[in-house]
Amino acid sequence: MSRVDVALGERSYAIDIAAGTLDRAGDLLRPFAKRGRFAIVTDASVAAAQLPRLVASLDAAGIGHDAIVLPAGEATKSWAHLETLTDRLLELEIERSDNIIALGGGVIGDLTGFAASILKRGCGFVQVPTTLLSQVDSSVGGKTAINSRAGKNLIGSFHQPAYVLIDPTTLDTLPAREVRAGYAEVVKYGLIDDAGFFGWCEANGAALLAGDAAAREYAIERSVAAKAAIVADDERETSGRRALLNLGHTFGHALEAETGFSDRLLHGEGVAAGMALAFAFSARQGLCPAEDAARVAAHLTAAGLPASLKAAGVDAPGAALVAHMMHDKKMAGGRLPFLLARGIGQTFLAKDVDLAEVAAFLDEVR
Ligand SMILES: O=C(O)C(=O)C[C@@H](O)[C@H](O)[C@H](O)COP(=O)(O)O
Ligand SMILES: [Zn+2]
Repeated sequence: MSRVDVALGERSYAIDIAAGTLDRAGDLLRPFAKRGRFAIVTDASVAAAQLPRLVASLDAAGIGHDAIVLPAGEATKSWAHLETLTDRLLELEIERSDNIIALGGGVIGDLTGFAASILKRGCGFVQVPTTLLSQVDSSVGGKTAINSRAGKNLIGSFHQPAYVLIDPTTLDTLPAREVRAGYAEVVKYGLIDDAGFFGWCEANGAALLAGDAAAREYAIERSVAAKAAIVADDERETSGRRALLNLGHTFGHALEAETGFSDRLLHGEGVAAGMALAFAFSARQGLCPAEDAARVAAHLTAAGLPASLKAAGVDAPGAALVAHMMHDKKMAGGRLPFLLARGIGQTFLAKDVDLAEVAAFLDEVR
């Protein structure tokens, strides 16, 4: 088993990664079952595919459990489902010292983490991510949220989990489209500051997507280690370092908003198209070699991910997409900083981007 630590002083926690850990969850999670019982939050798809493994392991360890099963899909990150979830957790008489288990993908992790952060003014939670996206990204770092009419993740908090348990075998039952969407966030780490890892993705991405266990474990470990270092350095996205993890997200969230946060465009698909657009815009501004932008788009396309507005199924005018971007949490003093690139592995936060130019670019590239 490999372990990555997120060093955050008294909020520090460990991330354990190994095939089969879900079947050993009873032992691994025992220190977090303060009163010998867990509330497990999951969705209907994960309840069918993975919950029985967790339940069997908790039973074998003599740890009690109650499961709360929510609908699968991005629409669950809503006020309505937050209310259902918090009501149910209160019925279960969750105490502040308890750790709620989030068993599922980014939607379940973000929603459960947010519920934990406000329940009784803050109780604990542990992440047991079951999708590639949640294993390499959303289970680590403590960003919790629901969506609002105005946009993605606009209501939320920073609330770190007490522990993250990653079992890559949960990907065996994940639809291929979901694995591809998670892979976009893997590629992101290479594009941010690790050109060598992007090269690894070009060489090994196909094997990872085909289910190669060694490739996916390596990608998970490397991604999580990269994210842990950034989060330890800038937990609340104040210095600008953590904002690098938002590469592709300003464009991506606008595409997700345009497609109604629906299955038409998964978060990772929006991020893939967003990263391709960020590189294409950087090239157009003369910041980044055009060959690098082309290489990014080619790899994402080869991985079966959208790398353009058209491939993402979005035909809204540039101005409409920029209007969505105005809700971005990076907005400061009425200006929107953008994650742009000087090349592969050289992402930076640009503070002086002209939104009219972004809109014109979007109308031109499509
Ligand atoms: O952890 C972070 O920081 C990230 O930005 C990771 C993103 O991949 C993730 O989608 C995050 O939830 C987006 O954050 P937001 O602040 O843009 O809502
Ligand atoms: Zn993301």
